[in-house]
Amino acid sequence: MTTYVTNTRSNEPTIFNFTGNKIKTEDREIDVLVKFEEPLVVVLGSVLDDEECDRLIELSRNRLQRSKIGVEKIVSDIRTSSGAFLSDVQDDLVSTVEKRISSIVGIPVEHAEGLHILNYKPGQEYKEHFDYFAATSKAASNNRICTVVLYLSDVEDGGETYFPKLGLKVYPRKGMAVYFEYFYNNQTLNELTLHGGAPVNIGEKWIATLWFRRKKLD
Ligand SMILES: O=C(O)CCC(=O)C(=O)O
Ligand SMILES: [Fe+2]
Repeated sequence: MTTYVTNTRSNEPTIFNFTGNKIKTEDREIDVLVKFEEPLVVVLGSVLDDEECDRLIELSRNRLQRSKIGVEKIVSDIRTSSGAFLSDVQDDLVSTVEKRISSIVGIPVEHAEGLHILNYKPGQEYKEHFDYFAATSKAASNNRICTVVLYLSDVEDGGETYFPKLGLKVYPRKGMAVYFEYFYNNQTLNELTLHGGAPVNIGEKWIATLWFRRKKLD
């Protein structure tokens, strides 16, 4: 007997809108490499150059702390990496990168949480999760609507960003990024953005994440 996958596609409008295979920002031309339409997942190339990646890593090295999750900021097995927010770092590169990302996706930078750096050593991972806050949480009044994960390093083996409900894996490549959004009216589409960072097997993984909120942050 043949079984059919239920079609959840609804062609809702997306936040990130572009045509063609290039996106021009003030200071760079970005390549569109992969587009999965609903929920929208886009893989972008040439977002950062090597020097920018290296410098973001250097800026965060001595700020890294074992990652905490949720509003209660608890250390958990869900995320075993180390992380740092770069919001208090006075460096032009941080604002240049935040502005570039915001111009790529077309959302004012005031909606973004500061760049968040994560470092995964072999065996470390970020188990599958949603980036948006549960409807019952306080933070949901200005919830996250989309995510950009920037890869600051290659990973020799492992460390892919995976979307288990989409059967999709994105392998880290220095300077590239993956965008995905979860601001659909159809909650089923939002739930399809479940994702995680697979354990690093060999090498080290560095990423910078930028999350956008529905409304401006103070
Ligand atoms: O490490 C990854 O590839 C995913 C990171 C992630 O899900 C996040 O920062 O919210
Ligand atoms: Fe995430």
